[in-house]
Amino acid sequence: MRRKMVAGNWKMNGTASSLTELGNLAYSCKSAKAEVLICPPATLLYRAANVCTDSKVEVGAQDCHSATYGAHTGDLSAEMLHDAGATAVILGHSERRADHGETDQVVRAKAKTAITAGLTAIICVGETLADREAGKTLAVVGAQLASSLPDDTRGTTVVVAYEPVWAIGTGKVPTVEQIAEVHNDLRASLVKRFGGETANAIRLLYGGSVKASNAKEIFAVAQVDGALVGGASLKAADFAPIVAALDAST
Ligand SMILES: O=C[C@H](O)COP(=O)(O)O
Repeated sequence: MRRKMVAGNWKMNGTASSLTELGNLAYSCKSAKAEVLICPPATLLYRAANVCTDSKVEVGAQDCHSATYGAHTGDLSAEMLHDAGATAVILGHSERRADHGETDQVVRAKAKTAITAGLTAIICVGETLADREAGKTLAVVGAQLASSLPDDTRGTTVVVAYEPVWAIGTGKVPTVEQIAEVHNDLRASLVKRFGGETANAIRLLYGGSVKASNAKEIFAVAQVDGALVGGASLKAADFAPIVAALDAST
């Protein structure tokens, strides 16, 4: 049985004052059954981890370098993030693929390093609107999955987040049938590649304009094990009901 998960991605938002929201969230989630993760900017990781000590909320990072150390000015290694208190890292988010030219091969290298450092790698895949309109959704997402996941993946070391690029921050959400189609295809691809035992332990999150008002119907989709949430993760009052909806779906 896969443990449900809801991860909040603060993206490039948040300063020290935002830690109050994190404290509020930790309080609101004190009885959460699902794994709850907040990924603040790296500047807040250490303090966020301290705020969440002895709570049900874990903290994660939004990216790491593929190397373990060295001359990479401005970058952070997976080991450093782990050292700061992170338990997971988001990799290959479409914003990083677009803003920083990250390829599937780069994402795969980062995932390997993250897993070695003891972090859960949350690997993002998703089609653009042009891909979807051209009928290429499953081909594009399948290719990203195949090339971004390392071969030595174990069920609990990676999480896959399906995030249609056109749904991120837009308020547009795929139909539950569209989400189901992609998640079923992702699960089938994982089973084919890794075998049932490993594949069925990998959690599949949906991301893209998830909010309290649509969480229940998204979480009712069979292969959806939780969500990767952007905008609605910034305020405890918005995020806690999503966690509650996920708990209610289990
Ligand atoms: O990482 C989170 C996703 O990009 C979703 O963002 P959003 O919930 O603001 O659409």
